[in-house]
This record gives sequence, C-alpha cells and structure tokens, in this order.
Amino acid sequence: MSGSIELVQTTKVYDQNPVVDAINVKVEKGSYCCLLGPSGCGKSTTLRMIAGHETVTDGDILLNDRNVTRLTPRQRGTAMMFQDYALFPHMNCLDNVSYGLKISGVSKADRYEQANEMLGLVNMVEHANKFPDQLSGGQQQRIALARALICKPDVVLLDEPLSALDPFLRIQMRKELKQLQQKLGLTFIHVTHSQEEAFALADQAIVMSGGKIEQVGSPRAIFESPNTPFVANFIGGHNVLKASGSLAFLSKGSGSLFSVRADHISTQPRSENDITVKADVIDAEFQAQFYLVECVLEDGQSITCYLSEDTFDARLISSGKSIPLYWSEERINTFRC
Ligand SMILES: Nc1ncnc2c1ncn2[C@@H]1O[C@H](COP(=O)(O)OP(=O)(O)OP(=O)(O)O)[C@@H](O)[C@H]1O
Repeated sequence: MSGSIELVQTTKVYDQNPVVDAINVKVEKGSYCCLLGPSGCGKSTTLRMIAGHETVTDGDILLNDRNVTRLTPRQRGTAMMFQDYALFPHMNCLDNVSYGLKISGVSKADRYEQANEMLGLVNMVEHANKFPDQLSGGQQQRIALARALICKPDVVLLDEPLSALDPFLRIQMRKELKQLQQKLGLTFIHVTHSQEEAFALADQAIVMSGGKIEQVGSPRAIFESPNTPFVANFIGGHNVLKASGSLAFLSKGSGSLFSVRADHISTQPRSENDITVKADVIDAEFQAQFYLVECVLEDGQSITCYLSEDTFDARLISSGKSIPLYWSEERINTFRC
C-alpha cells in the first residue's frame, strides 16, 4: 500500500482572501478520507491543490513523504475524478478509460488490454463500446472511476462524486466506492458536504469551515465528541446549549457552551443524578425509526430530542405540551476549542 498525504501549513489565497488557511493534516496510506464541510469552506480547493490543478500559495504537500507541491498533476501519482465525471462524449467507454495511457504513449494493444481490465474491475466490460450518453449516471461514474484508476495512482481524489446521482443510487455507489478502495488498497480522498456520506465511507473525516480544519478523526470519534460548536451543529444530531437558565449550574465561565446528543435525551430519568429540564414541545416530525421532537427551554433555548414511537405515544406528545427532559451528566460534551 502507498499513498500517504501530508499537508503542511498548506494555504491558498484568492484576491488576498485565504480560502485555505495554513492547514496541517496527515492522511494515512490506504485509508478512505472524507473532506467534509459546508459550501465555500475550501474543501474543493484543498483537493485541487493535492491534485496539482491549483497552485499552492504557501506551505507544502507531501505524497509518500515526497514534496510534490511544485509538481504537475501527472508527476504526482494522483488521479482525480470530477463531480460531473468529465467523460469525453465523442469517445466510447474503452477509449475514455484508456485515454490516460494514450497520452502517455502506450501502444493501442496494451492500453486496450489494461482498459478492459479496469472495465472488469468496475463491472462495465459489456458496455465497452457504448458512448457516455448511452449510460446511466451510475455507469458513467464507474467509467470515470476506471479512467482515474488506469494510470495506477497512489491516491484517488474524488470531488463530490455522488452528488449527481439519485438518493437510491448514491447509497449503492458509495458502497461500490468503498469496496473498490478496500480491494485496491489505495488512498481515496473524497470531498462531500454530506455528513451522512462522509460517516458511511470514511476511516478518517476532516471537517472544514472557513478555510480551516475544525476536527480530524474517525466518524465515530467526531460524532461522540465534536471539538467545536460548529462541528456539533454541522454533523447534526447534537444540541448546542448555553449553560444558562435552568442549566446555569453547568457553566464553566461566561458564555459557556456544551453539547448533548438528541438521542441521549429522554423523557424518563435513567438515574436520580440525571440533569432535568422543563421543555415545551414546538413541533414533532415522524422520521420512521423515531420522532424528532423540537422543544424550547424556559430561557428560550431550542432543544431537540429523538423519541421512540412508544414514548411518543405514551407521553401523548403534541405541540404546546410541557414535558420533562433528562440526560446523564456523563453525556455532556464539553468543547475543546
Ligand atoms: N478561482 C477562484 N477565484 C477566486 N475565488 C475562488 C476561486 N475558487 C474558489 N474560490 C473561493 O474560495 C472559497 C472556497 O471554494 P471551494 O470551491 O474550495 O469551496 P467548497 O468547500 O469546495 O465549496 P462547494 O461545496 O460549494 O464546492 C469560496 O469562497 C470560493 O468562492
């Protein structure tokens, strides 16, 4: 396995505006890494700098401990798969996939042999002679992936690869991406604004905001312990609360914030030491496996909890109703930054 990536103080400035601001992070070889964050946070710029499609204003990019900052995309050992797949419309699948070898001067027989092998890898052999407009979105994505893999990169860079697919296909294709990455043992760096997608795929997730890294870790570690109020809000399923009003006793200084997961809040105490607050129900949404219940605390703060169908029915939850909410103090997440 190869393909470790290290960003060292990596910076991109556009019009005096640092859109990627001196970030430092290491991606282990053979891992599936997701760059996650809201629109405009700098994730695509970061990916493009790794690919060599964007110059680096300051700092370095190391690939397998080799400084590649000033190398061209083809010299780096990375391959990029674009959001719209960027397939050549006038070429059939075989020619699309073998294109990278053609421009490297590989003979027709050799490049077709390797392209057929790649088509086999993505289960597209029988579509070799079709043109992109004869393929479904998922099939186009497989061809784009085969085309990215043909030059045997160490690192595969994917910019929102699933965003053009419908929700059902998106889930199927993300499984295929993960299986392929595991089978090949390559490093994948996948840009997404979807927390669900990143959590389903990533060994390592990097959460970005405003050109900076907010948190790096496994999806589970990030979900269990978000570093900042931004991360807690962005990944969802967390309440960011101020230690004020009936929660003032939890304050660790002025403006003290903490988070508690919506699925860790219940309407029944689990122990006599549980924190308890009075809440008024504002709204409830049926979410199939649970009800998402939005409430407001006495001091006006919003709080959301996930209640089971049974609890929802037993408590006769409805808008305007006052209910007690409980959670264990151990469930409180204190922000590190
Ligand atoms: N070529 C450019 N010139 C000037 N500003 C740019 C350029 N490319 C990107 N930006 C700005 O840099 C910031 C980061 O853009 P980037 O595309 O990296 O964000 P992103 O997180 O990938 O967003 P999205 O999910 O919308 O693609 C944005 O504010 C964007 O407007």
